[in-house]
Amino acid sequence: MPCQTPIIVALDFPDAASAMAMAERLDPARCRVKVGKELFTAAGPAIVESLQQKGFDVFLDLKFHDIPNTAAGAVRSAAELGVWMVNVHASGGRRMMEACREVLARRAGSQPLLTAVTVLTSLEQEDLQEVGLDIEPMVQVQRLARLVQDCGLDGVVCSAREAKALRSTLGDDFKLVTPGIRPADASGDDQKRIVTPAQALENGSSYLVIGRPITSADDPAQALDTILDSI
Ligand SMILES: O=c1ccn([C@@H]2O[C@H](COP(=O)(O)O)[C@@H](O)[C@H]2O)c(=O)[nH]1
Repeated sequence: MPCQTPIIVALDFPDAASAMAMAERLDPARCRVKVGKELFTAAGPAIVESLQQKGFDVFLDLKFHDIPNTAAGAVRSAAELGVWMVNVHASGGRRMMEACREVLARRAGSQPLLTAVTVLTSLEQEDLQEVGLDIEPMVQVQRLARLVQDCGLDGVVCSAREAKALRSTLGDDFKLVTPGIRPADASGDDQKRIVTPAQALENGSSYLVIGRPITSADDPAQALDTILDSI
């Protein structure tokens, strides 16, 4: 059965066995899953195939950021794995994003959603300043999201704090993928621009990326259910 909810569970684990043990406790009709840099570096494409065989839609969150030819090749390889979504960094610029979009358009068969990271949810204004960006996260996210849409991508990764403004300017079809989601009583961990699940959806998020609040819970399926009840 296709996934019926907007939740994407981040499987940030050091090996395939731990990730698959977590996947066993989740239901592909109730969440999608995300494979990021830690798990993919340890377990490779085989982990994507194993999760897909269990019925999960996989978001391959490798945040490609390279010269256009290299990034486009990486996106093509991701598409060949049959992933549901793949992403790049918007700061890779127009030519990189257009090359990634074009490589997917030229491919026969089903295409993954292609999204771009704007400003990581672990960053706040002082962090941007330190890397030479004298700008509020909200303003930088809006600037990059307009560029991403102009390059023909399907959506952005941003904080749900920015979702309301983006939804009103970029329209209903543009995907807003929002990590940094925390239930009201949860630790923020290393996240800075956090939002509760219910508020994120009210702001216009399309998908909520949630890792530790689910995967570190004693009962991950129950933690997911509690979040689903709250939205
Ligand atoms: O801006 C971003 C982009 C990606 N992420 C990823 O989402 C999850 C969040 O996990 P939590 O445990 O819920 O904090 C993680 O895999 C990040 O790599 C992000 O947090 N922010």
